[in-house]
Amino acid sequence: MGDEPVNVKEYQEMAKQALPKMYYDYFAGGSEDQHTLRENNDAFQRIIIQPRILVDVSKINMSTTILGYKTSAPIMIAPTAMHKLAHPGGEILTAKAAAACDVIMGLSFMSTCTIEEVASSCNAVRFFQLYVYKRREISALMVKRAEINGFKAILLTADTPKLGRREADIKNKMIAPQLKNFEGLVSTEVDDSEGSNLEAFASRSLDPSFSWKDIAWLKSITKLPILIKGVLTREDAIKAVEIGVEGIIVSNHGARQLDYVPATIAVLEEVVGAVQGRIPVLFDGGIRRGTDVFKALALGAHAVMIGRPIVYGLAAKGEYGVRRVIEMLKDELELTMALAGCPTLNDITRNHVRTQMDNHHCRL
Ligand SMILES: Cc1cc2nc3c(=O)[nH]c(=O)nc-3n(C[C@H](O)[C@H](O)[C@H](O)COP(=O)(O)O)c2cc1C
Ligand SMILES: CCCCC(=O)C(=O)O
Repeated sequence: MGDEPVNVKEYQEMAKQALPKMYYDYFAGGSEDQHTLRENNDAFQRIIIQPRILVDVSKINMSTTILGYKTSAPIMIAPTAMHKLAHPGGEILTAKAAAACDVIMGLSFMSTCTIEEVASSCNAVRFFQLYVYKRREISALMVKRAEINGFKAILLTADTPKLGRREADIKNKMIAPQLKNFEGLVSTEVDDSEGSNLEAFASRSLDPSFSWKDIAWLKSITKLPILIKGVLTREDAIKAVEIGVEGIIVSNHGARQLDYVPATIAVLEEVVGAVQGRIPVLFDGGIRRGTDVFKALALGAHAVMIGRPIVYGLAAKGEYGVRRVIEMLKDELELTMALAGCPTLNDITRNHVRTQMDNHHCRL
């Protein structure tokens, strides 16, 4: 069977073969010039690992907790929208793969399976990603439903007051399906022959006035811990700590929002430095290898989230594909830890990587 991918990148190729162009472009694409999309990957390649030798690595332990919830590895599924466009089984299959691999799943506010369907499909630990709509009562209702259905945290996406300009979707006249979660509440079907229907829907629905002061509103409607997703600067990291959320996620939305923002791995250390261990810092953007996970951990991330590769696994091979993507990343991380002389996650330190900043100070 020559078609069994040996790494995550090969799943992208399989997904491309499997999907209609409109959907593949939606999943794979970034915004405008896609500068940040390339940077999210390229910046990882500029970081070098500095291994230690002659360490007993006969046992490698990757397990940890995120907000107190056990996970087999510091790897989570990032919330990505509309999994039924990748596979008819949708987010239910993704959740089952998360449960099988014992990792935590982020469910998108824009999921195609309902909150209840995903919750009842398996016992994966799940966090719920939130967008705030102009009709705020709809967002509040979704938070309530997530809470009732056993989701453990809210991931508040803060980098999307408006949708980034994704030119492939505009050209393809990307069609967003009706989302069952919102049935009877809001139509996600927009008849806009001019361009991306998702963009048209987003500009009608998302509340661009939502700001720091409104975090108090979110806290008032839920007891769940809140993580702010989309932090890219020291300033915003400090604000997040001060406002009293339980965590932050360094993310540029997979380079789908503002183009020419830095690669997330390039700002991780700055954010971690500002937070000073007061709350956990999660990370996403461009992780395609176990070595990438290792680099993010060395630069201070508590755990990482995986976006597109999960969708590619789903598109190529359904639940099995998602499982394989997670397993491959876990296996690669385990091997990286062994070869770098780090039997536990705590053994991974800043000195295990060298960035271009470090090179700048190097005299050679
Ligand atoms: C197809 C797609 C859909 C996404 N949908 C959402 C979403 O609904 N909510 C959200 O907060 N982030 C969304 N994201 C961003 C991811 O949560 C994550 O930040 C990003 O994909 C990480 O980068 P990676 O794809 O390089 O791993 C989406 C990303 C992609 C690729
Ligand atoms: C209205 C948001 C659409 C989903 C999303 O976040 C994405 O496509 O990146």
